Amino acid sequence: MTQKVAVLGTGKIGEALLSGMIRAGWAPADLLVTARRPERAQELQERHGVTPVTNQEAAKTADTLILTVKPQDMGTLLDELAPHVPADRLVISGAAGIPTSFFEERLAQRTPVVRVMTNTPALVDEAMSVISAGSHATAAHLAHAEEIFGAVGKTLRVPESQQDACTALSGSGPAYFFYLVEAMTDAGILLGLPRDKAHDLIVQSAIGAAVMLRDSGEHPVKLRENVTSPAGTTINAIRELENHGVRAALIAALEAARDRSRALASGNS
Ligand SMILES: NC(=O)C1=CN([C@@H]2O[C@H](COP(=O)(O)OP(=O)(O)OC[C@H]3O[C@@H](n4cnc5c(N)ncnc54)[C@H](O)[C@@H]3O)[C@@H](O)[C@H]2O)C=CC1
Ligand SMILES: O=C(O)[C@@H]1CCC=N1
Repeated sequence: MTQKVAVLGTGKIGEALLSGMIRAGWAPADLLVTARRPERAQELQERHGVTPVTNQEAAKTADTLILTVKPQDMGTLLDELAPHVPADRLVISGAAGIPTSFFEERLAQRTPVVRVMTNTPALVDEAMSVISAGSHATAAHLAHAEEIFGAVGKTLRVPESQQDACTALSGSGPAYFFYLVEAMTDAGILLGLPRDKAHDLIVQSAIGAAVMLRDSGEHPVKLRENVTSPAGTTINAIRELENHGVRAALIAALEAARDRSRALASGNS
């Protein structure tokens, strides 16, 4: 029997996942979507050939429900879904902060729940998705979640206690790199380069550095030292980064993101 998967609250992350699943070979006919606005539902149908349904229809028909609404909207969505989700359905949450216990308390007893934190590189099949089991999720449920999120990149299983930290690192992670590229492009302009050229130089350097980090097997310190010539240019830049506390700023920034993820669990809007 065909397994139907429904994405509920198909915004940026929901659509990124959906499009990746289709690229990876899922049949659009087996994919259901829900959206708050009818125009959005129609847009998703036109773009991907998937079937728009109501949240209640998704709850009744799909074998796997992937909830990709904002954390602040999860309570309302669950109020709507809970009476209609049979306890043998797999519920996957893609929301930051919300623990699996939040779902387990609101859904039928023993409903399997899996928590996943992915990231926007799902759009280019380079996501990092971090996966944790709730109390009733089995190895088969985790494997199914890995199959779905594996369609858009890498997956990693972690204990749920590490999810907030992972959200700070990889969930929000792409934003830090975009921010760095933005700032370094500004530096290029200060140094007299046109914006488009500065952008290209920085983006290609970022891609090159990322591939080396992934493929060389070298520690990042070694890779950086290889660029940092004695009495050369790079060490002057590194000294300024240290003077401005960039390392400490990054550590504090990720700690703040982790704390925000934790706060979302207690319903802070
Ligand atoms: N944007 C990102 O980089 C990442 C986001 N996430 C998580 O993914 C989730 C979604 O984030 P985005 O896609 O960025 O947000 P988004 O705002 O683009 O998408 C959420 C969608 O849910 C819809 N929605 C809300 N309540 C609904 C309901 N009751 N029924 C049907 N649709 C409903 C909204 O209309 C919206 O289209 C969040 O929980 C976030 O924590 C996770 C990883 C990365
Ligand atoms: O900023 C956020 O809350 C979401 C979760 C991780 C990335 N974006």
